[in-house]
Amino acid sequence: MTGGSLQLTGLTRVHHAGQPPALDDFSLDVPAGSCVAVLGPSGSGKSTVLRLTAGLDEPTAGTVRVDGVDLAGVVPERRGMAMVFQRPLLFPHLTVRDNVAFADRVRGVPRKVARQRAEDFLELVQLGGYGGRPVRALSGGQEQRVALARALAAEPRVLLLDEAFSALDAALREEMHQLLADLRMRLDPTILLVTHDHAEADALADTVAVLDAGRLRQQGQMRSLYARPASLVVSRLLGGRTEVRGVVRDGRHESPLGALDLPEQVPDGPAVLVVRHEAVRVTGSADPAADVVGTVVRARRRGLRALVTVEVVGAGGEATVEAELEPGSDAPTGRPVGLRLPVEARWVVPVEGAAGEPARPPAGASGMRRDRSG
Ligand SMILES: Nc1ncnc2c1ncn2[C@@H]1O[C@H](COP(=O)(O)OP(=O)(O)OP(=O)(O)O)[C@@H](O)[C@H]1O
Repeated sequence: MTGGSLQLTGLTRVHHAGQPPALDDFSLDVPAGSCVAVLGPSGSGKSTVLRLTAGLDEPTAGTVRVDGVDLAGVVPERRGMAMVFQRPLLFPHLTVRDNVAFADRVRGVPRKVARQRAEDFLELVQLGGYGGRPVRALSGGQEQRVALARALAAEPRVLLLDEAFSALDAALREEMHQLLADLRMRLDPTILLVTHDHAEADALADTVAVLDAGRLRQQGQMRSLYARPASLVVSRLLGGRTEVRGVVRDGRHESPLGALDLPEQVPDGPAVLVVRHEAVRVTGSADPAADVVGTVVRARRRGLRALVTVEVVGAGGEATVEAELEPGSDAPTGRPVGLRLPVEARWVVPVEGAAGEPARPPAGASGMRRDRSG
């Protein structure tokens, strides 16, 4: 059932004249068979994207196209889309099977055929044998599988997932992520999903569009967003923890951490250095390869790993750097440590996090510099 292509162009929604738009000139391509995530904090406009796409709300401006066809004026049930919400919204008086068969029955498919198809989709979501049960008897995770089976049974050109796994606990969420990955391999659906969880976007999507205050801030593969956020807003949304204010001069960021070479040429001026905590290596304070030396001021455990906050006192003040330790290693509060900050892991963004502002000249405008500095 390969899905269709979805193209959102200049989508804008103003609820009340004179107020900022809930969504402002939002454009996004979701190629056939791909999964694109819209990642944003609460109130950023994620649901608005889905509501406009599904036809549940009218755009103030802009278009929604599926396979090149403009859907303006097309009612939700004729858009070839199916949506899964955070709550499964199953019909409580129907069995699991009849919930899944519902769309077929409405389309006039004979009961027997619809039920057989429903069983097939229940197999796909690993609920074979559950068809005759009342939905009341299901767990939250199973209910969400039924909701997914019901959406897939409608054979949508585009599947919309609205925080579909957010209400599940971590283990179930991971199971659903695995299930969705399997379904993508087998059915090749086109998926547009929204989430506030960067780990979920990372687990599920081919590309991610970061939304904040109704505007698209950055789009790309998660790996490149982690490594090269365009603004503080994006860095924070992706769980970035280290932000060191300073000034760029001659390709180096100067701050209490010292003058650190950057991986790309960046214009001179005030800028915030961001470094992923996973990329920082914590060593001994006498490590000759350490870029900076500081003191652990806070340590906490995250599963097998520990996360430490290291305070560095340098020229012009102090700064803190967050670092994740190697599994099994330990760095208690008060310990002096060295930090290696690989050049490729350093990145700078504009000081105000003025989202939307280019952080640097267009890619390719300058050569990469790979030399290390202390
Ligand atoms: N019907 C409406 N009337 C007025 N304002 C609205 C309406 N729907 C949404 N908004 C506003 O538009 C903005 C975007 O809302 P939206 O629900 O799309 O955000 P969201 O990112 O999905 O948030 P959440 O994750 O909390 O659901 C918010 O400021 C919200 O208050």
